[in-house]
Amino acid sequence: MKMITCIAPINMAVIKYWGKRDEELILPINDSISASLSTDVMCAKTTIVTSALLKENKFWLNGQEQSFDSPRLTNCLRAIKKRADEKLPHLHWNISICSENNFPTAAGLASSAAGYACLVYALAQLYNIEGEISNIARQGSGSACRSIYGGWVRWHKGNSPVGEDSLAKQIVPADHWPEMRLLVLVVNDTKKKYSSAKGMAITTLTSSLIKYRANEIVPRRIEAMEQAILNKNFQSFAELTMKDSNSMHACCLDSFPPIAYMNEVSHSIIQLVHLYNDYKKELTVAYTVDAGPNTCIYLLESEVEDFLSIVNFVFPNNVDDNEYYRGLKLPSIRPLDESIVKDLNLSANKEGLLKYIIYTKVGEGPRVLDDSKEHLLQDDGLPKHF
Ligand SMILES: Nc1ncnc2c1ncn2[C@@H]1O[C@H](COP(=O)(O)OP(=O)(O)OP(=O)(O)O)[C@@H](O)[C@H]1O
Ligand SMILES: C[C@@](O)(CCOP(=O)(O)OP(=O)(O)O)CC(=O)O
Repeated sequence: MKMITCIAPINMAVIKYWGKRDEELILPINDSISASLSTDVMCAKTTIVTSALLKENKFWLNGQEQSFDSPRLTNCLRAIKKRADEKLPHLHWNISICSENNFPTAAGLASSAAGYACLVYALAQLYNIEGEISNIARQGSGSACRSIYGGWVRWHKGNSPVGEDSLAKQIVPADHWPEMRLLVLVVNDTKKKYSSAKGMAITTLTSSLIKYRANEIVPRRIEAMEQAILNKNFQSFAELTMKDSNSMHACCLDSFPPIAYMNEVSHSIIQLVHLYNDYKKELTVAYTVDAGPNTCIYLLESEVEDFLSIVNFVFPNNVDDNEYYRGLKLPSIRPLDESIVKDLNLSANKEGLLKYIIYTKVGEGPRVLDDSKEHLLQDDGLPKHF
C-alpha cells in the first residue's frame, strides 16, 4: 500500500489563456501569465492510495464520488504512467483519489487549475516521476499547468502538434515581488452557466476578434508583462493586466452567441478601480476577471487599506467580519473620509452585492504533506469521513 497527500495553489492570470488549437490535448492559441496564490489561503488537497487489494479505481471530489472515466482524468493518468518505470510493482495496482478544495468549485475561482495540478503532482510523487510535469497537468485543465510552479509563471503555448513543448515555466519565484497582494471580490459563488472549456470553444469557433488577440495582441503584451514583472513596474503591470482582462471579455462578447461572464457588479467594480486610479493620478490597483463575475484586484500591500475602505463604502454588507473577510490578516479597516466620498462623488449600493472578500498573496507551488493526519483516505482506499 502506498499513500500520498499533496496541496496545490490556484493561480490568477494577468495575461489570459482563452482559446484552444487542440481540444483533446488542451493546446492553447496564445501564451499566458499568472501568479500562483498562497496555499495558506486557497488550495486543492488530494490524497491518493494505491494497493494490490483495491478492486477498482475510485475518485471523490469534495465528498462526492465522481466517475473515474472522465477523459481529462484518464489522459493525465495515462500520460503519467507512460513516464513511470514499468518495473514499479504498484504501477499496475488500482488507485483511490480523494480531493477537496477549501473554496467554491467551478465558480470561476480556478478550482480546475489547483485540482489538476494537485492530482498530477501527487501522481508524479506516487510513481517517482522526476522532471517536467506541467505538460501533463495541462491535459487535465489548461490553466493547471501554471499551478505546477509557484511565483509568476508563463505558459508557453508551444508549436508541436502533440504538445510536448506546451508547458509552464517559472518567470520569478514568489518572493520576487513580496509586496504584491490580491483581493478577490466574490460576487457570486454558484456554478456558472458556461464552463471555461465550453466558453472558449464557442469563442474560438465564432469570434473573429480572438484571432487578432491571439496573433497580434498577446504576443506583444506577454513580453511587456514579463518585463513589468521582472522590473516590478506596477504601472505597466496594472495597465497590461486590466487591458488583457478587457480583451478576453471583449472576445467573449464577440462570440456567437455572446458570452457575458461579468455582471453589473463586476462592471461597477471595474469603474470604481478606474475612478480610484484617476483620483490617485497613477495606477495603484488593477482588476482582472476570469470566466465568471468575481473580480480580482492586484495591488501592493500599501494600497490595501485605502482601497478596501472605498470598496466597503460602495458595497456595504451586513455579514459578520469573520465570515466576510477571508484569508490573510487585513490591516484595520477604517471608515472612508468624507472628503474622498465628495471628491469621487461616491454613492453606496444596496447591501449584499459582494458575498465575501478573499485577501491573499503570491505563493509557492504544490507540495507534499508529510503528516499522516492530513490524509483524506484510509488504508482501504475509502474516504476518512465516509
Ligand atoms: N480538487 C480537484 N481535483 C480534481 N478535479 C477538480 C478539482 N477541483 C475541480 N476539479 C475539476 O474542475 C471542474 C471545474 O472546472 P471549471 O473550469 O468549470 O471551474 P473553475 O476551475 O472553478 O473556474 P475557472 O477555471 O473558470 O476559474 C470540476 O467540475 C472538476 O471536474
Ligand atoms: C479565464 C481563464 O481562467 C481560463 C481558464 O481556463 P481553464 O484552464 O479552466 O480551461 P480548460 O483548459 O478547458 O480546463 C484564464 C486563465 O486562467 O488564463
